[in-house]
Amino acid sequence: MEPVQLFNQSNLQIQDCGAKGRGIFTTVSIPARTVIDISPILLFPSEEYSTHGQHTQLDHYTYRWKGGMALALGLGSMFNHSSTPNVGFQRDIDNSLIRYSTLREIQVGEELCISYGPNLWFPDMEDSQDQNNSSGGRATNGDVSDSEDETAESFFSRIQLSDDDDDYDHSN
Ligand SMILES: C[S@@+](CC[C@H](N)C(=O)[O-])C[C@H]1O[C@@H](n2cnc3c(N)ncnc32)[C@H](O)[C@@H]1O
Repeated sequence: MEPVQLFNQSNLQIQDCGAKGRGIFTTVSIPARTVIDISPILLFPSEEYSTHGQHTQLDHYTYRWKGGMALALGLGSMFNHSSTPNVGFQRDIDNSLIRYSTLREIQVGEELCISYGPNLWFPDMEDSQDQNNSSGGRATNGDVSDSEDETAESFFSRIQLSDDDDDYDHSN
């Protein structure tokens, strides 16, 4: 594995988000396409996960991964879901980590959210986060430029795993 530089997260905070539990917020504005976190992952092989992990709290936090399910160690486990995410993520299978990057400029006080995909296992309380959003600038199609939209698309395409990776569905 190649050495991977980790990041100083002093401008990010964990805050209470009411019904969503905890979430990640920024105390500074962040430009589009900024890498905000690199989370090493802990892999649970498919058989171990289906026997044990799937029946525990882990199932609220794990990502589909090649050969099983992965727990992101660090901020990666703390991002809440949004159907209009302002953060995208990219799995680095070879290095057992996930990189998280902003999909558009993010304003001071905004929550940083990723998309969990279409099969949620909880009622989506996304709208309740507006009380924490001083700028009112949640990600919408109107907030991103065409080029940033293309970046979002490339992240989305990676969220949907395929082939042998797709052996576990969070919606079941
Ligand atoms: C990966 S955890 C995110 C961190 C979590 N909020 C915490 O406090 O540990 C995923 C869980 O957060 C909650 N969650 C995330 N996004 C949500 C949303 N849009 N609406 C409601 N609950 C959400 C759900 O309970 C989900 O199972």
